[in-house]
Amino acid sequence: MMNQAPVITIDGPSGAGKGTVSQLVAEKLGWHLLDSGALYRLLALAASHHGIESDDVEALKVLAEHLDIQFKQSEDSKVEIVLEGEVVTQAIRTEIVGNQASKLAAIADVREGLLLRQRAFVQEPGLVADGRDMGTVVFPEASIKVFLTATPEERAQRRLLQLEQKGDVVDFDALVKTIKERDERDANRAVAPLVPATGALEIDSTELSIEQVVDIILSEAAKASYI
Ligand SMILES: Nc1ncnc2c1ncn2[C@@H]1O[C@H](COP(=O)(O)OP(=O)(O)OP(=O)(O)O)[C@@H](O)[C@H]1O
Ligand SMILES: Nc1ccn([C@@H]2O[C@H](COP(=O)(O)O)[C@@H](O)[C@H]2O)c(=O)n1
Repeated sequence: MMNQAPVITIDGPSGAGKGTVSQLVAEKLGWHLLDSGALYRLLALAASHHGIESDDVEALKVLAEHLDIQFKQSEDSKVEIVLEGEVVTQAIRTEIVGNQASKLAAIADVREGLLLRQRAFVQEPGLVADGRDMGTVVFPEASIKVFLTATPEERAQRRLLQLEQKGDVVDFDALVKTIKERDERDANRAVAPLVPATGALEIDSTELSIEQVVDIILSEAAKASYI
C-alpha cells in the first residue's frame, strides 16, 4: 500500500457500532467510507435473486467479481445502495440477509472475489473501512486499526432498538441467539476469521456512547496528524 492514501480500519462483531462510528469518523476527517459488510450482504441478496445455491462456489465467485452495484450519495447525504438497478438500501439490512451473508463470507473464493473491489475504495484524502477483516487481510498496512466490541446482550439491545424504530417486532432472546451464532461463525471460520489485527486498538463500547468511541478514534487520528 506504498504511496496510497491513509486507511483507518474498524473491525468487530455485528452490532458493535462499526458502521455508525465509521461514518462519523469519515465525516469528521472528510474521508471516504467502505462498508464491506454491505458487499457481503449484496452478494447474498444477488445470489438469492439469481437462484444461486450456497454450495455453488464457482457461480458465487463469478457473481462476487461482477456484482453490479452502486453506492449513490443522496441529497440528505445518506448513501443509497443499488443492486442491478434496484434500490436495496433497506432490503440488505435484515437479519436473514445478514446471516446468509455470513454463510457466504466463510467461502474463500467469495472473499477472493470481493478483495480487489474493496481495495479500490482507497482514495485520497483517506479511507475509513469497516468490517471483519479490514485490518487483518484487506488493508494490513492501514495506519490506524481499531477492534470495536460490546457484549452480545448490549449489541442485541442496540439492534432491538434499531429494528423497533423501523417498526419491526423482534424477540430479544432470539436476537441474542442470532448474534452469538453469527459471532461464532465469523470468529471460527478458516478464512479471514474475525480477530483483532496485530497492533489494533481494542475498544469495548459496552459502557461507552457513540460520541466517546468516535472521540477515541479521532484522538488516534490526531496523533497521526490526520486532523
Ligand atoms: N456506543 C454505542 N452506544 C449505543 N448505541 C450504539 C453505540 N454504537 C452503536 N450504537 C447503535 O447500535 C446500532 C448498531 O450499530 P451499527 O449498525 O453501527 O453496528 P455495526 O457494528 O456496523 O453492525 P453490523 O456489523 O451488523 O452492520 C445502531 O442503532 C447504533 O446507533
Ligand atoms: N469484512 C467483512 C464484512 C462482513 N463480513 C460478513 O458479512 C456479514 C454481514 O456484515 P455486516 O457488517 O453488515 O453485519 C458478517 O456477519 C460477516 O460474516 C465479512 O466476513 N467480512
